[in-house]
Amino acid sequence: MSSVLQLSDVSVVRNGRAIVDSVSWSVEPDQRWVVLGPNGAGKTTVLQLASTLIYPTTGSVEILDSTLGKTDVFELRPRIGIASTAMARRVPADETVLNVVMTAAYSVTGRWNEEYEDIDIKRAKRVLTEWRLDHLAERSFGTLSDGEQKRVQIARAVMTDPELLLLDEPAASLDLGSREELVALLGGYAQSEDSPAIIMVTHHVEEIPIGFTHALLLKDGAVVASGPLREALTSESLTTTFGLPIELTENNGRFSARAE
Ligand SMILES: Nc1ncnc2c1ncn2[C@@H]1O[C@H](COP(=O)(O)OP(=O)(O)OP(=O)(O)O)[C@@H](O)[C@H]1O
Repeated sequence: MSSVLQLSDVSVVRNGRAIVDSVSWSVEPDQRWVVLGPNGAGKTTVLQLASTLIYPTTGSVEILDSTLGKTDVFELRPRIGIASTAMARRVPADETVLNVVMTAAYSVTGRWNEEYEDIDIKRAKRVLTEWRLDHLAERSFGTLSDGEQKRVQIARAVMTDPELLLLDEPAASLDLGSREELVALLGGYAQSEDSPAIIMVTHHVEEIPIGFTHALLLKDGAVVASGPLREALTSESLTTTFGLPIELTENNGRFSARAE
């Protein structure tokens, strides 16, 4: 297959301002990308393009060999997994964890009258085990901790075996233990041969799991650096991206950053 995602000279203009500014970027099936940048850099807007929620003002976006604007996005969307707080807000609080994950197979967020097949139930249970949620299968979503809810969002996103997985700040608001648990799970998933192309937006280099291969750094809607992780993610590129002197260090495959 060719690229999973290809942005060619893409701009998104709102109120006369390019919030994504002439971005060219491609994501291949075996790549796991982290997207970093300060508040307002355009990260969420890029994810919205990748999830077919918005269209570019100029330039072209190809997702899984289809060009946005020339394809039926409703056929494309089931092939893309999305984990975000926006998605979580649509889940009824009293829905069980098992149903939150299983209903992904039917692209709905609340269980109604769908007839579930044994194969869906089996897969949902397997996904729950993979994301350490099996003991919570019958708990209602609204009673879970933030860390547990984040794992449910990801479990739901991978339930349909997507070809592209989009993670919007999956570790935001987690305490240190929950963050580390999630980063470890994401690292295991990213390194597995069966995992799809992944794009993860984050604010913190500490949240980059082992197994991630590439980085895209954005500032004011434009690309500061893009490419293999250790080439694109450097003290210099972070300094330019965040506009203050930053020192990046790496320890056993994990990163940390601090102002110099
Ligand atoms: N519909 C819109 N109309 C006008 N401006 C918008 C619109 N959507 C986003 N913006 C602006 O575009 C810029 C980029 O927004 P975006 O949400 O993509 O940034 P971000 O990098 O995800 O930021 P954060 O890290 O704070 O989530 C911001 O300045 C935002 O206010």
